[in-house]
Amino acid sequence: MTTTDTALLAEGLTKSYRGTPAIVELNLRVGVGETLGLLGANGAGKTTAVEMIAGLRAPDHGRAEVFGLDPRRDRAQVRQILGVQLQHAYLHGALTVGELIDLYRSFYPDPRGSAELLELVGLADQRRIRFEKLSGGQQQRVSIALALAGRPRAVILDELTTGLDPRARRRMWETIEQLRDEGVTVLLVSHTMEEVERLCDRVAVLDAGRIIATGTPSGLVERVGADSLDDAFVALTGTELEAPE
Ligand SMILES: Nc1ncnc2c1ncn2[C@@H]1O[C@H](COP(=O)(O)OP(=O)(O)OP(=O)(O)O)[C@@H](O)[C@H]1O
Repeated sequence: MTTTDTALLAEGLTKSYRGTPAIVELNLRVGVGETLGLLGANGAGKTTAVEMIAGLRAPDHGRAEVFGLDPRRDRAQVRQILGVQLQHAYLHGALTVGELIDLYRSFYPDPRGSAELLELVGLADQRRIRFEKLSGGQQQRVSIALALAGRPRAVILDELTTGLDPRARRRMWETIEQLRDEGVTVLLVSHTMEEVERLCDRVAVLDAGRIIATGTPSGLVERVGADSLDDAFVALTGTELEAPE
């Protein structure tokens, strides 16, 4: 049952690609204001899961909710309250960073300011550069700024800091901490234990399309008698996470 303190909900979400299951009976709840980390090895199904919760991919079975709304049926309303940054953003390469940001700001009644968004992702100096001329990490930072343009109540961030240099990564963590302080709900797909331990209230571990454990980062470590979240992940899944680029 949905309650008013639930921001994002997955109930029995199931998806196969050409008969091969990618996500099986996914049940997940992210509370309002909570930051939840979704951890899993390559191919575990993280992107498929968050795309279904965001309404960008139709499940075979099950349902998703975003603040009580159906992300596919109530798409227009959900767009106003949910920001999504996906691993592979397809953006118009000929537009400059500033133009892209202003285009996205125009979709919302009360957007964040352009200067604030550029500052949040550390791209103030790149405002006049065309998107296609940016480095991969800078392009990723643009997609994060776009996800935040409409002051969303919740954000889904898929591998927020993969490919970012250490300074950009730290800055991004500070941005997430600022969002948390503002009460924004965050669903964070991550490969980085340090990131999850620093930012997340709770973690869900996905393995071969199924959630195999949920809990606080320290609770998971304790439960499996591990020394670190890294070790807990290996103990739970039998797989090591790849180090971020
Ligand atoms: N569009 C698609 N068509 C066919 N198979 C797909 C498609 N998208 C994903 N898959 C398969 O579904 C499984 C889960 O993929 P998904 O991208 O959701 O995993 P992930 O945990 O996000 O992986 P990664 O960490 O590598 O990004 C994988 O086996 C993948 O090959």
